[in-house]
Amino acid sequence: MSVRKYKIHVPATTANVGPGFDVCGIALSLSLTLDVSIPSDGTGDVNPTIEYSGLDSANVPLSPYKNLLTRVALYVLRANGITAFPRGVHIHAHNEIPFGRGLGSSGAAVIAGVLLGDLLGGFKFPTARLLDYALMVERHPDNVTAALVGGFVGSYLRELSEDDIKAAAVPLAEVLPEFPPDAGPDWGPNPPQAPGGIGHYVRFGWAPEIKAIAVMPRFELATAKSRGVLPETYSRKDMVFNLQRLAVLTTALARSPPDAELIYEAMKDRIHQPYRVPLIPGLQTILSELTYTSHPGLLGICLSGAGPTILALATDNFESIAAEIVRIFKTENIEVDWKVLDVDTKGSWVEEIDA
Ligand SMILES: Nc1ncnc2c1ncn2[C@@H]1O[C@H](COP(=O)(O)OP(=O)(O)OP(=O)(O)O)[C@@H](O)[C@H]1O
Ligand SMILES: N[C@@H](CCO)C(=O)O
Repeated sequence: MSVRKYKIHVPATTANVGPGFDVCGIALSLSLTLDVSIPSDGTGDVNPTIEYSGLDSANVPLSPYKNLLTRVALYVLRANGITAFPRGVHIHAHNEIPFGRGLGSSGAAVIAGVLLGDLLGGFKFPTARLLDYALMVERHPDNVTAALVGGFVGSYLRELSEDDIKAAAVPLAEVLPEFPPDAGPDWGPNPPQAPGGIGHYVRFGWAPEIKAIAVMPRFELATAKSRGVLPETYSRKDMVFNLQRLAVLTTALARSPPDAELIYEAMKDRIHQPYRVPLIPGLQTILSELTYTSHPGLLGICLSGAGPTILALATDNFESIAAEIVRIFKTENIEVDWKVLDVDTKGSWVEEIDA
């Protein structure tokens, strides 16, 4: 039996980068990779088989109707009139991105699922269309855009026409329905098609000497919970505070050599971090005690995505910066892991593997 084999590679991401709440994302050098095999002769099980290795894989559902990767892939297929997976598909997912830590694990899974659906359906969608499908699932663009295109990215959601607003506002439950235990091919109605051109982005420059220190507490904080503590409205003062910093930050991080004083202040935020402090013991102390003067080499420090990971951008002294963050978390009895990561400039890719 001949089998076509593919590799799908998606990077981790950090979102917000201080003042850019729901706007900015950076792709980082951890990844989710899928090895996908598809029999050419259309034989095999009607349902894909899934296996995992790597981080946090013990409790991932392996039913293709429960697993996030395959549910997203099935959404892309069904939105385009294909009601079932091709027969005999096998997926091996290898994960380096810790779940629920603010390093874009769900965004990576959504992008991997969209690329999987595109591959299985043979659609060959352009990047902008892949992003539409991802945005129908994860409705803030920062993680998924950076994971798809790589680098340091800013994105916005287009103001949609009335019909498109309706289409884009369908409940997530219709995009990714709760498949019943006995679900199989042809279950349920087809989901809504994604409106075109929902998300738009630009890639900023990045000074090559800047690396990302990720200090990852060993507890999960669901993004939904961390968004749940944010207010609906903000004062003009706080909005202006963030806008001023964001405008400076996007260019400052591209300048070589980086200006630590400029970047440190430009990475401050008043829109999400202050509200998330109660969910992440030690966050307030970390944000106020580590500065570019107390720790030479440090450029700026913020919460990574929805937390609880701390992101420190730095050019030097990575170990001593990480050690201080580790120490502060320890005073709160929080164990952590830490890594120095590079910025991934390639983004997601799919490659056919020679048999
Ligand atoms: N590779 C994967 N396969 C299947 N499910 C996954 C995968 N990666 C993440 N998930 C699901 O997404 C959940 C984590 O999503 P969540 O949005 O809470 O955190 P995150 O994406 O890691 O953080 P953030 O969005 O702040 O960067 C996991 O608990 C799991 O249910
Ligand atoms: N911008 C998002 C990123 C997390 O996915 C947030 O901070 O909630």
